[in-house]
Amino acid sequence: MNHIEADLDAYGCAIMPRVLSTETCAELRALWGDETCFRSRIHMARHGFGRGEYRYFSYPLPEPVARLRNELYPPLATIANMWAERFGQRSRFPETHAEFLDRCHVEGQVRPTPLILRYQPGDWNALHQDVYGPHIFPLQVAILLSEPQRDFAGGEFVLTEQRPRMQSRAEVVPLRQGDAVVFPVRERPVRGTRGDYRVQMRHGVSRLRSGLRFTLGIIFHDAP
Ligand SMILES: O=C(O)CCC(=O)C(=O)O
Ligand SMILES: [Fe+2]
Repeated sequence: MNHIEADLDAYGCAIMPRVLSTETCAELRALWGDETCFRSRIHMARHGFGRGEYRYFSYPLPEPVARLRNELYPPLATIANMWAERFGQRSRFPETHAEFLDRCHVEGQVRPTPLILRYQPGDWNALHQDVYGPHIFPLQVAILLSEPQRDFAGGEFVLTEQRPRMQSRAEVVPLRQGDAVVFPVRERPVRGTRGDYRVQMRHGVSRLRSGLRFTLGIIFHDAP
């Protein structure tokens, strides 16, 4: 996790190669048509979010999604706690995802947030932040379920950072099928000459030129 922390510090994102096998990527893509898996579907254009569709899983999550959410959480919580300290926050994140979810649930954030997104030619995802309520876990993960160049063209994962009194910087994250990108939900600390300051982050997806692109999004806080 050290390189993840270092990359997050320098660029705001880190790649974890091959967190899902080709077979599991195909299994998850195939869930798209299964009505029983999802609690809601969002047509992005209707909300001004871009163009394309995403579907939030219902509980219980499919096994690979539940496993990833549980396994990715503890090392990311270590980073989240270092950030909390750098931000001067008093509260800390618990060691396990189950404990963190309990905190969300007692506050009424009970609806699952892991989702699958599907992009067709011309679709795109506007720059945004996945904040759903007061309880926020500051890092999230997206996993590409399709293979660039073979399954689709265009559709690049884009991150932007906004530093105080500076112009925005964009980063395009080169992902292959099964790769995960770790990135801040809303902000990250950056070391300056007078201590840490907050950098605002947004993520989105550039226009799909051709083909079909699926992503699995893992957000650690639940939604109200
Ligand atoms: O499709 C993508 O790569 C972006 C997904 C996204 O916005 C998310 O996982 O929160
Ligand atoms: Fe998102």
